[in-house]
Amino acid sequence: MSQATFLELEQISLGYDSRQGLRMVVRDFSLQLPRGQTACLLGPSGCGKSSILRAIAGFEPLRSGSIQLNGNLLSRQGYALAPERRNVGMMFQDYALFPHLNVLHNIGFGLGHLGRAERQARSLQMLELVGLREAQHAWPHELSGGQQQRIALARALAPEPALLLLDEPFSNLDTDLRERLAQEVKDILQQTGQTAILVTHNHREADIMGHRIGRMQPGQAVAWHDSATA
Ligand SMILES: Nc1ncnc2c1ncn2[C@@H]1O[C@H](COP(=O)(O)OP(=O)(O)OP(=O)(O)O)[C@@H](O)[C@H]1O
Repeated sequence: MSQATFLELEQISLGYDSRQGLRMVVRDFSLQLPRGQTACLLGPSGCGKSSILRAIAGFEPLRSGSIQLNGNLLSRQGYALAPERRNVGMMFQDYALFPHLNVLHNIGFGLGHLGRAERQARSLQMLELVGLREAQHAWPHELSGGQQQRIALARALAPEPALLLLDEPFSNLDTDLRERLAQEVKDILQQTGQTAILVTHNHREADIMGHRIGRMQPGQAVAWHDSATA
């Protein structure tokens, strides 16, 4: 039975202007993802994975095609909804926590629309979710790499984004930890019903986290298949 599509990328193409003219890096890329599922994009360096995430976040214009999320048009050629209006969260490989804010304030950073008490309650709830409640007053530099990535995840999830983009979030961690963390993050996304896209070079990570896995090769159409494990 086919489930309703929540995120739809329909034949998107992306390119960069260079001195030689427009250089296309992604051609006719499509994805349909139901709510609550994770799609993993696997492929060699330079095939355009991060460019696709940036286009979904609203930082790259589409040369053709369209992006829709929950029935709303985010982008098509000549139109792009502003990034802050997309309800899309992001998490990257460099932990990107604010060094001058403690853990609780890092998580609450994107919750400026809430009152102080609500912001604190929501931040604590997120800390609980990632299993680090005891670290609420710590500074980022006092935490391990894995802990910092858990906090980055808590921060990305706190505003309840419709879609979470994960760009190689485990690649600075050693092999053991990255697989454990991938499993943990998958459980958290499942628990919260979060829809997500993960970009990775790592097949194990994709197998652990992806409901759908897309293999990309430069110049070739993406090959999607459903994961046997997720
Ligand atoms: N701002 C930019 N201006 C010009 N070219 C760019 C820009 N960003 C990316 N590119 C080029 O687009 C291509 C795709 O880059 P992208 O970062 O999307 O690939 P990727 O698959 O995510 O690679 P990696 O796995 O190394 O992160 C590369 O050839 C890159 O050099």
